[in-house]
Amino acid sequence: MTRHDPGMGWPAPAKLNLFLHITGRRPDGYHALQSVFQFLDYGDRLDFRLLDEDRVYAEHVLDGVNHDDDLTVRAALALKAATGYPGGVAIRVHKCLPMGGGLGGGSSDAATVLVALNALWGTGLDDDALADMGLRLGADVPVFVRGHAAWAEGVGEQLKPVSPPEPWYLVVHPGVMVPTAAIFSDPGLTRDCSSITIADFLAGRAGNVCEPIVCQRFPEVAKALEWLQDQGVMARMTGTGSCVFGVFETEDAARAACEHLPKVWAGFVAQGCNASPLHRHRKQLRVISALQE
Ligand SMILES: C[C@@](CO)(OP(=O)(O)O)[C@H](O)COP(=O)(O)OP(=O)(O)OC[C@H]1O[C@@H](n2ccc(N)nc2=O)[C@H](O)[C@@H]1O
Ligand SMILES: Nc1ncnc2c1ncn2[C@@H]1O[C@H](COP(=O)(O)OP(=O)(O)O)[C@@H](O)[C@H]1O
Repeated sequence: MTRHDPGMGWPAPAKLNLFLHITGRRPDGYHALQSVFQFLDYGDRLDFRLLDEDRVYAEHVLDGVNHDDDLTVRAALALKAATGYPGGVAIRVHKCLPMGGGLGGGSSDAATVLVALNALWGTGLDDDALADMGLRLGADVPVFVRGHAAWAEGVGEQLKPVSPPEPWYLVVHPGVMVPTAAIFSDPGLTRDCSSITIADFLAGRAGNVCEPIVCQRFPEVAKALEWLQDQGVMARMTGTGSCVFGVFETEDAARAACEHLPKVWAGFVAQGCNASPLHRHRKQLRVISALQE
C-alpha cells in the first residue's frame, strides 16, 4: 500500500452566517450576537511539512498580510507555546476563499492549523482546549474547531450544535472588501434585536442586521443581492459581508444560475454541510493510520 502523507491536503472550509442579529453591546465594546453558522463543502486547503528544528513559518504569501500576523503562523505558535512541543512546521495555504468576504477564511485556516498540528505533532489536546486557544485568535475560530453547524451567542463562542437543512448555495463575491470594524461602529446599526429561538430562525423570522448598512455603503453588495433575488431565490449576506448567497434546492439549479452571473462578480456553488469537511478529513486519516499500523 502506498503511504499517504498525513500532512497534505487538510481542508479549511468556508462558513455562512445563515442569519446575524445583534442583541447588545458588551462592556469591552464588542457586540453580543445571535447567529447560525453552517459550513460549506468549499474552502482553502493547507499542507504541513513537519520540521525537527524549533521553527514555524508560512511558505505562502497572502495579499496585505504580514508573515507574523498570518493567522496560520499565530495558531501554530500558540499550540507550540501551550504544549511545549519542541519541533516546528512549514505551512502552505492554497487560498480559494476571498479575504474579508464574511466567509471566515482566516479563522478557518487558523482552526485547521490547530486541529491538524494537534494530530500531527501528537500534542493530545481535546477540542475544548483547542477552541479556547482559537477564541484568542478570532471570534469565529471556535466554531471551525468544533466542526458542527452551530447556534451561536456571545461573540460567537457560545455554541450549540444544530442541524439546519443542507441546501445548495450560489455564493457571490461582489468584488469589494468590507471592513468589519467600520460596520460594527456604524451609528445606524440595529443593536437591540430581541432574543430569538431556533424555531424563529427555522420559521424565517431572522435576517442579517448588517445587510442594510453594508448595502448603503457598498452599492455593489446591494446589486449582487438584487441579482440573486431576481433568480427567484432567498438571498442574504454572510457576516459583515461582502459575500452574499442564494439558496437553491438542487445543485443543477444553483449551477444554472451561476452560469448567468454577471462577469464583474466572482461566484461559486457549494453545498451547506453541518459536519465540517475538516473533521471528516481527520476521521479518514485516523482510519488510514489504523490500517497502516
Ligand atoms: C460578525 C462576524 C460573524 O461571523 O463577521 P465576519 O467577520 O464573519 O464577517 C464575526 O464574528 C466577526 O469576527 P472577526 O472577523 O474575528 O472580527 P474581529 O476581527 O475580531 O473584529 C473586528 C472589529 O469588529 C468589531 N466587532 C467584532 C465582533 C463583534 N462581535 N463585535 C464587534 O464589535 C470590533 O470593533 C472589532 O475590533
Ligand atoms: N491565513 C489568513 N487568511 C485570511 N486572512 C487572514 C489570514 N491571516 C490573517 N488574515 C487577516 O484576516 C482578515 C479577515 O479575513 P477573513 O477571515 O478571510 O475574512 P472574514 O472575517 O470577513 O470572513 C483578512 O483581511 C486578513 O487581513
